[in-house]
Amino acid sequence: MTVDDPQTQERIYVERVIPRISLNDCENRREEIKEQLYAAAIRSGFFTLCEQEFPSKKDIEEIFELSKVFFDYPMDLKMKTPHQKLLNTGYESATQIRPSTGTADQKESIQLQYHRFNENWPAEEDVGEEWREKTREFMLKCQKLSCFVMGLFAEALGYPEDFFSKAHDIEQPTAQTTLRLLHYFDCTGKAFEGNYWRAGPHTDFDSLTLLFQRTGDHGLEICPGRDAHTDFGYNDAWTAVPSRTGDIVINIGDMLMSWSDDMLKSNFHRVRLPNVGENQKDRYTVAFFNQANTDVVIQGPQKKYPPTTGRQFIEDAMRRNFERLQELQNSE
Ligand SMILES: O=C(O)CCC(=O)C(=O)O
Ligand SMILES: [Fe+2]
Repeated sequence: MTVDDPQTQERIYVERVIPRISLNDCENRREEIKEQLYAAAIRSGFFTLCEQEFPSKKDIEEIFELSKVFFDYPMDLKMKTPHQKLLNTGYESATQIRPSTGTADQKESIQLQYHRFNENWPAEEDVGEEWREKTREFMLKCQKLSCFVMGLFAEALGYPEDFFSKAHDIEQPTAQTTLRLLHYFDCTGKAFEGNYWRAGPHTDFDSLTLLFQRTGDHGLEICPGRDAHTDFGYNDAWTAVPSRTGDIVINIGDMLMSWSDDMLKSNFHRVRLPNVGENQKDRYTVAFFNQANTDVVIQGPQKKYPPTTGRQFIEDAMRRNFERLQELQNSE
């Protein structure tokens, strides 16, 4: 496996165009937007949306405020909603180890699922009703936008418009979609020794990720060039993704890559640690991971891969990750 290790390798960067697609007047411009989305998805799998009606720039600014409120709480309060691997929800701090690095991401995060509002969300007595309601409302807006985008992908692949949105129903008990608030720690003045990252190189397991960044919170980098969703190798020339509050970075995940017979590309991305002299302050991002419901059958129109289910797909992806990590640890 290629590891872009700063200790052993030079980091290689190339300029790539990351399409910025306007959603202004989106209902009347469906066909034009569909073409732009599809072209971006089959080439690099990464693009930016702007001028969308929902979630609005104001909604996005608000979710960043809510995120900061949560991460500012003491650790014992945050740990009242601990990360639960099987549910894929809850809070963790510096525990996510990527098979590409073998080190923990320098961040804390909380994952929330719409239908687990009364199960694994921060409690009202701890964070207040407004925090809970507003984060939940934000999920609905992300869901609405995701359905619009996935509807266009469905049509482009020859499916009915509601094909993917029906398969990603966040209100069902079988839902797997999550909203993840992320906080990368302030590392002012720190020079890291070793292969540390804010987020090590990885692909997302899901169908479609919506990523919200704040202007100036740089560090996200992408590396397209993957042929099959099962492929762990990647070429090593990376490209920085600009950060702009209000824009939405979209990337295709492994699930949609498989579901499209590898037509739509899920690609490697990472968040690098800033060096001394750069902006080393906290970085906040928010990600909405669309994952098919557990009972949905996943198979592309050309049947390139055997049918699987939403549950099985995620379990297989997690198992492959775990095996890679063990391989890496055994080889050390
Ligand atoms: O925070 C970012 O910029 C990227 C986060 C990410 O890739 C992830 O959580 O999967
Ligand atoms: Fe990611």
